Amino acid sequence: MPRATTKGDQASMSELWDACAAALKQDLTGAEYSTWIMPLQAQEQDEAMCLLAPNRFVKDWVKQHYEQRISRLCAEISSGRIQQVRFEIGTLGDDRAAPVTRGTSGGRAGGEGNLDRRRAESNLNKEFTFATFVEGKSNQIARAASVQIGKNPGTAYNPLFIYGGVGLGKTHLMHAVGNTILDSNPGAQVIYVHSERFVSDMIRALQHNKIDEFKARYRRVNALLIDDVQFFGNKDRSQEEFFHTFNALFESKQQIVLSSDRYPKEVSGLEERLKSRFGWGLTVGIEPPDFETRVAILHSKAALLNIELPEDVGYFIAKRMTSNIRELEGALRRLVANSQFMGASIDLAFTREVLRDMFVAQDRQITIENIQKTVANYYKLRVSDLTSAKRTRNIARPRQVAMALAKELTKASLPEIGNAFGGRDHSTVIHATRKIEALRASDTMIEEDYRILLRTLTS
Ligand SMILES: Nc1ncnc2c1ncn2[C@@H]1O[C@H](COP(=O)(O)OP(=O)(O)OP(=O)(O)O)[C@@H](O)[C@H]1O
Repeated sequence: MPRATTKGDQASMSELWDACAAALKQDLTGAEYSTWIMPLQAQEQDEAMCLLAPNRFVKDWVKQHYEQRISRLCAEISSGRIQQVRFEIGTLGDDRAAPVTRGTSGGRAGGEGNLDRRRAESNLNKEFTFATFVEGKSNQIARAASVQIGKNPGTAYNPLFIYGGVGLGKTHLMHAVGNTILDSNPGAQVIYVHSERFVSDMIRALQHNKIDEFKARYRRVNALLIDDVQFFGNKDRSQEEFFHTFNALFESKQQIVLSSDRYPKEVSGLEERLKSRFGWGLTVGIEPPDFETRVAILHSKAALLNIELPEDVGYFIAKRMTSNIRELEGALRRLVANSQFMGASIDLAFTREVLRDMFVAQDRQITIENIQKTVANYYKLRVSDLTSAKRTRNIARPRQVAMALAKELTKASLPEIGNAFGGRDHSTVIHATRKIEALRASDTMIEEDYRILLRTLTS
């Protein structure tokens, strides 16, 4: 039996863990740290440190990727007192901070209110930080360049031009740059503005004879972040104004960050002199994220919402939403809102139901026939075995698994499923799904088989 944990143990264990986490932070990217390390809580267990993860996905990932490093750090920092680290799923049952905290970039005592005000004046969204930005191959260079700019505005690359398709994180990165600049220098003048807003502000200033104020406002900044510059296309007066602002800031070594949905030279209706200036610094592209990055983004967003996202649900959504992170996030928000509204827990069946219309095309591809083939292949059987009258265990069990999958993954009715399995009765299908549900809870082999099959069929 684990020894009861006293308050003193708990405090020192939390302190030890805080120190380990701080050391890990030095070695990890902000996204890795906030996704995998921040959600963990520590408690003492039989003279070992037990790290509690909010879900299995986080637990398995941390164990696989960081166990050795964490164990070594713990032993070092505790001067050998803690030799062993264990991993479990759970949260501390007391009134400590919630297990998953938001990855804000500011957070220093005292200055937080001021910083928040400065961020608002700069039009910066404080949620868009490097800590909440998940790194993957598709955005690695853009992220690295942005981190450099945040640390050394005006001197690293000027301008930084980020281009890429819709909803891939360009705006997020720009805000992260702005937030980082304000974090290290809350007095810095930073403006984030969408180029449409820049145009409409300029028109208003012209109408009200306030163009000098407008010019002064943009030309005294330390960092100007202008989003979606393709909107400047064919707006000659705005381009003219922006050209002078650009020159003024560039010459005085103030940072400019620009984004667009395409490469600078391909932005149509843009003057050549602007196009060439846009390429003076560094131009970086963002690609659609790969599968692993999409899964990590989903888990990171879920953690920010304080939600435990089951592994199979993360895979399921990430397999289907491939090109736009805003849509990926939209699917997650919809799922969470529905689960809260209906008081339902988030599992694969619920996810399929709630996001059904988003995935109609995909849903159609999962047929009973397809399930039978996949299951037969997995268990090294023939499809005809599954539909036969044979009742030996090595055939009956895979048949039940296939029926349960058909129930979960298709819209087919119970009689339809029974019929597809050699004309069986609907009560046989009910029995099969109940049996598999019970076995999944008690038999890890069946649970693993089922998960693998689910993943194969939904990928
Ligand atoms: N790597 C990432 N990690 C975490 N969240 C991300 C990442 N990339 C994008 N997002 C999220 O996806 C959403 C859309 O991103 P963003 O608004 O930055 O896209 P964009 O490229 O500027 O799109 P648009 O071209 O429409 O302006 C945001 O909520 C953002 O936080």
